[in-house]
Amino acid sequence: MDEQKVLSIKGLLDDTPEEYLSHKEKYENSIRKSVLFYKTLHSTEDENMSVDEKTKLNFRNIVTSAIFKDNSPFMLHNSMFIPTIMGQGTDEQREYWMKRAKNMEIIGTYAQTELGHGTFIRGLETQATYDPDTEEFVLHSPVLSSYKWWPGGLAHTANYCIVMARLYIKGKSHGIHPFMVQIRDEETHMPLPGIKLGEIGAKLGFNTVNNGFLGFENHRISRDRMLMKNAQVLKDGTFVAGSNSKLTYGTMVYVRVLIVSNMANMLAKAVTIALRYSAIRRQSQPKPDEPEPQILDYVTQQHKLFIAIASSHAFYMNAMWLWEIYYSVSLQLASGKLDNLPELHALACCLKPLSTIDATAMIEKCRLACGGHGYMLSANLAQTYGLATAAYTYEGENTVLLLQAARSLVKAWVGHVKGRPLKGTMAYLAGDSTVKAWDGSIDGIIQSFKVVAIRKISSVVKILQDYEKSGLSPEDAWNKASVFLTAASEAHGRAVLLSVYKSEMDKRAAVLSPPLRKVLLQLVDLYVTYWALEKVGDMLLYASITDKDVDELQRRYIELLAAIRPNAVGLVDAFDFRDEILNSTLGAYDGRAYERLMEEAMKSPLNAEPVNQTFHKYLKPFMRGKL
Ligand SMILES: CCCCC/C=C\C/C=C\C/C=C\C/C=C\C/C=C/C(=O)SCCNC(=O)CCNC(=O)[C@H](O)C(C)(C)COP(=O)(O)OP(=O)(O)OC[C@H]1O[C@@H](n2cnc3c(N)ncnc32)[C@H](O)[C@@H]1OP(=O)(O)O
Ligand SMILES: Cc1cc2nc3c(=O)[nH]c(=O)nc-3n(C[C@H](O)[C@H](O)[C@H](O)COP(=O)(O)OP(=O)(O)OC[C@H]3O[C@@H](n4cnc5c(N)ncnc54)[C@H](O)[C@@H]3O)c2cc1C
Repeated sequence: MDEQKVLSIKGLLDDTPEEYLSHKEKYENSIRKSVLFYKTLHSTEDENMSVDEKTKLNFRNIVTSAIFKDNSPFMLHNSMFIPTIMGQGTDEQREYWMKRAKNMEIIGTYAQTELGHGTFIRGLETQATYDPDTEEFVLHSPVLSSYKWWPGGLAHTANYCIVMARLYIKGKSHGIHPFMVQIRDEETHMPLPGIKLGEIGAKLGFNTVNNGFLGFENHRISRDRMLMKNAQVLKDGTFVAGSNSKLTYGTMVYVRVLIVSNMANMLAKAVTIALRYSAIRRQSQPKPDEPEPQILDYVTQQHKLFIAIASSHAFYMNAMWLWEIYYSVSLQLASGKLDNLPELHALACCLKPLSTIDATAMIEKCRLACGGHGYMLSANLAQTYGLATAAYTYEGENTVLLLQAARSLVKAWVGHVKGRPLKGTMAYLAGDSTVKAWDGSIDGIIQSFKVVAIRKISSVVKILQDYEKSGLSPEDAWNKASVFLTAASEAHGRAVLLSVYKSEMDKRAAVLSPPLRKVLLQLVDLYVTYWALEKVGDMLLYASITDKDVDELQRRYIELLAAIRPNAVGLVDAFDFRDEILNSTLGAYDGRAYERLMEEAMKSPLNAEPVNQTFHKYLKPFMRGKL
């Protein structure tokens, strides 16, 4: 894609900043841009075009991010509607629906959450009752709480959606299954008969994603609209169960893996903005006879920002590693081999929460590190926070997922104690559970994090067993111990994040130039040292760290900040975000933050006139005592 065409498209996007649009205008504007984005992507994705991969990727970034300070109403089409067809459809269903979906002949979403249930999928109330006489499913929302609520694009954009509904045959429930449902007429876009649609209202973020509600009034769909890869309903109503009922949960695992890489990207954007601004912003005068320093030279500023660079690298390395596992498990599932699915589920239930918890906190820290200008919407830090913090909740609320991971960890530990072998990412649980003497090397600290996880898992299992011995039911024991169950999952997740980051960097280090290797390994060292200091309580309890060791760690941390400082701007420039992607007055490559702040301020509709009409209508009479 030549620069001119991209810029001309960018040019079409130059309209009133989204901040000054109404809720309705924001949506309408994002549809306009999304259509432009997809039309242009499709033209760039012409098979005959020899478009360089990077340009295409860059293009995707430019137009995606330039059009959305928020996300697109098409987001669910790509990230869940299509993956569900792929993962849950039969070959025939995939053949038919993928063509229409990939060509954007139809726009879809993924409707699972209801007004009354989000976490507890087995509690979903939308009914899909099979009628063998007509070979149809009757979709019905029996009560208000059964209305689908939240799906992106559902309100006014999508004309099809995957509906996760409870299957009933001859009065018997067969659990939750995916159904392909047309919700709007393809010509008029009117909701089909028996279908109620609407928008759920303004939110903290995601305000252009068009999250909506959907209610059914005995709406009929043909039998072939149930996605039947994992379970089937025959014409006569015979139900054929899948090999594992959780296979219908497959799209969620996919998105949880996607979210880890998305957090790497979001955090990289935020720290690029904050760090570039910190390089141009000068403030205060610690040395009377010297000019005001760059705020990036304050060590406290380095402490706030450099960990965000390292964390983005860590999430990216873990995401790529997790993708490999996801793909290999997906291939195994395709051949009916299910035994690695629990580990993939447990990993996703650890890494999605930890990456969203850390990214959300660090993006907010990037905003706070930019003073008042960080509070401007034109800085695009608040919006980035709004997008990231949503991921704490969607695709499985973090607490719930950490408890899911704890299920697997408890099972693994109990099995280990009984002599059953441990495998994969839990194999280390069979290792040494004591640290005789603190080892402050990177590998030594990572080993200490593994020991912390072993000790937390074993101790929470003991708590569970003591509660059950005291007569508590397993469910009550589980609930009572749940705070420390999530802590054990977090410890396991930390150990995985650290060890994968280190091992993946080691793999790459061999092919890096010595200077680049040095800088990237400094970030690994910073990441490990930062977390050892953050979790110093656990290190004192389980890893034999002494106060002298802590003192040494603190000094090492300070030296690492100083060592990284000269390369800090280069490290964020290496994320290679164009200005259109950052969409930020503070983060532009040219460093002209003040001019951009003023340019954006002048776009405020209030600045169109020196005196606002309320002066004559209200203020003047008020100040003259006439109101
Ligand atoms: C145009 C530009 C586009 C730009 C896009 C840019 C970026 C986008 C990037 C990322 C984001 C993309 C999209 C997402 C954005 C927004 C959309 C959000 C969508 C949603 O939120 S969809 C709804 C998500 N909802 C959930 O996740 C619900 C969470 N709840 C659950 O998963 C389950 O209820 C539960 C908590 C797991 C419990 O399930 P339940 O059936 O009750 O099981 P249990 O009885 O608890 O038994 C557990 C048992 O089952 C195993 N299990 C559970 N889940 C799975 C699974 N998924 N896979 C495999 N196995 C599973 C578990 O291991 C247990 O086994 P045991 O052996 O221990 O019994
Ligand atoms: C921006 C955004 C976009 C979304 N997009 C979609 C979409 O496109 N499609 C879709 O289907 N859904 C979507 N969702 C919905 C999302 O999946 C749900 O919000 C999420 O699954 C949590 O469910 P809930 O909101 O009903 O909260 P609940 O499940 O009611 O949980 C509320 C709180 O209760 C506590 N809790 C709940 N269960 C447990 C438990 N077992 N143990 C301990 N504590 C518990 C937790 O603190 C939790 O935060 C979206 C949500 C957001 C915020």
